Order: sequence, then structure tokens, then C-alpha cells
Amino acid sequence: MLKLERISKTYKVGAFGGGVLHAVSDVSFDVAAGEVVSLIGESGSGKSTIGKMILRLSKVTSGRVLFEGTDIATLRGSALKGYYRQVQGVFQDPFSCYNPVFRADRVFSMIKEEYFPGTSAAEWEEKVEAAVSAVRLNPGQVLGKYPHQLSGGQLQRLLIARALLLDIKLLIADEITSMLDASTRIDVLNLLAELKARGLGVLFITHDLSLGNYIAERTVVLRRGSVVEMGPTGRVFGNPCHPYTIKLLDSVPRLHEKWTTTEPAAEEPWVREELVEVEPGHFVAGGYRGSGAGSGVREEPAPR
Ligand SMILES: Nc1ncnc2c1ncn2[C@@H]1O[C@H](COP(=O)(O)OP(=O)(O)OP(=O)(O)O)[C@@H](O)[C@H]1O
Repeated sequence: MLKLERISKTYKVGAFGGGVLHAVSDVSFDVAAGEVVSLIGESGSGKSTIGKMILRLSKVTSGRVLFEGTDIATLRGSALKGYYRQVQGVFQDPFSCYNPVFRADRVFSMIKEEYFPGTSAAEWEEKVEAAVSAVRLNPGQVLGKYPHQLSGGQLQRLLIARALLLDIKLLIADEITSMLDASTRIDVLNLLAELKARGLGVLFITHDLSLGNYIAERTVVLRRGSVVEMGPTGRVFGNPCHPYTIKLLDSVPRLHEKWTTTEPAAEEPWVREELVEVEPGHFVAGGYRGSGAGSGVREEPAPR
């Protein structure tokens, strides 16, 4: 469904824009229908930049984002609108998505005006109630309320309901649980699991390995804008091979804290190690191979 083909993003930085920051370098992976892929990496590793490029909030510097075979950079007008009916993002801070002056369900009426102007009021009301119930909220308790009368978890779920109203195929979920308390966080994760069972693809962006492990079929580990390891979650977590992944897994007891040891994104293109398939579907930059206790050991490259 979604395919990233060697996408990169550079930003001009420095006093007169003379420097170049490589936020994302040559990243390729895909997300299938009904699949959750978690994108993990510490602060500044380029996770959100990838999410923004998929949502066309940020232009790719090179490479292509394909959705059902079409390069999204080519979409214009009604084709672009059609894309947003199928692909939506939900972000970390639910409060910032609402205007405190208006009732929270204004986010639904805005969608009606934009995408469903011909739908009758009664039919629309039914659709909204169904979407709100699908995210396990009681319409009678949340509709008509102002944002300050609702919790962060309720506001986050309303945003997911809003995405559902569009009947999306792919959700870009960028740190959506990081501002929620532990029990609400699990609720939202279980909700994503239900949506996945209904065929929704999800790119689950997180700095929290344990959440990624809980929900995702596949995991992509990002370091300084490059993929260092990716594959089926069981393999990446059960047999981590790249020294960086091993280091991340060692830090699991601290995972509910945001990582503070921010690595700066590369100001110079750093030597990117090629991804090597070390076991079926499991790719590791530089060809490091895990061997249980001795994982992180790189075998001599095979002779060509
Ligand atoms: N508009 C911008 N201009 C210049 N640099 C940017 C811009 N947006 C992001 N960056 C830089 O690109 C790098 C990647 O940022 P990004 O937000 O994608 O990281 P992240 O992994 O999502 O981090 P976090 O978990 O803290 O949100 C960082 O070094 C960041 O400072």
C-alpha cells in the first residue's frame, strides 16, 4: 500500500543557510494493509520528518513516496484530496489540534464541509456517532463538549474517529500515546489493534520500544536519519543484530522517559552502511549478525 523508495530530506541550516542537515537519508520500507509498522529511534533521528513527508507536509529532497503505486508528489487537486481521504496523521499533542473557543466536535463538521457537503445532517450525525463509538467513546458523553471538558485520551480518540470518518486506509500515528497516562495509552493501543484487524495500515512512530513491540508486526530502527535494522518485530527484538539496536534494547528500563541523549543529525553525510538480509526479512546495516548472547558481532563480508 505505502512504499518509501530511498527517501531523503535535507534542511538548510546555519546563519545564511550555508550548512546542510541530513535529517533523513535514503530510507526505504513499506506498510501493507492491515499491518502496523513501528518506526523507532531516539529524539532527532528523523521519525517525524518521515511522517511529514508521507503526509506531504514536508517535501522529499530525493526519493519517492508511493501510495498504491502512485508517487504522491504528482498528486494535485482532487487527486490530492482523494489521498487525504485515505491517509491521515494523528500527532502527539491532542490539545493543540483543537481550538479552545469551539466545541471539540467541530473537527467533525470541518470534515463534512470539506469532504461530504452533500450528506444530510441526519445521515452525518449517524456517521459521527458510529465513528465515535468505534473509538470506544460514548457519543452522548463527548459530543457537544469543549476541549477543556475532555481528557487527553478522549481528545486523542476523537482525532482517530475523525480520521475514521474519512474511511482511511493508512494512519500515521506520530507519538500518539506519549502524552497519555499508562492505562489510556493501552486503551489507545488496543484501539489501533482493532482498527488493524479491520484492514487499516498504521505507521506507529515512537521512541518507546516496548510500545512498538506490543503492537507492531514489523519494526524499523532509525539512527541519525538512516535505517540501521528492520524486520519482523519478533526477530528485531529477539535477535537484535546492530550494536545500536542492542544499545536501545539495553535501555528498556528507562523507556517511558524520552531519551535525552539526543544525537545530532548528521551535518555531513555519514558513511551509510548497506542493509544486508541476515535472516528472512531481517535487514541489518553493515551486515552485523546476532548470535544470542554474542549478538552485535559482524561476520566478515562474504567474498563476492
Ligand atoms: N524545519 C526544520 N528545519 C531544520 N531542521 C529540522 C527541521 N525539522 C526537523 N529538523 C531537524 O531534523 C532532525 C530530525 O528531526 P525529527 O523531528 O524528524 O526527529 P524525531 O526523530 O521525530 O525526533 P523527536 O522524537 O524528538 O520528535 C533533527 O535534527 C531536527 O532538528
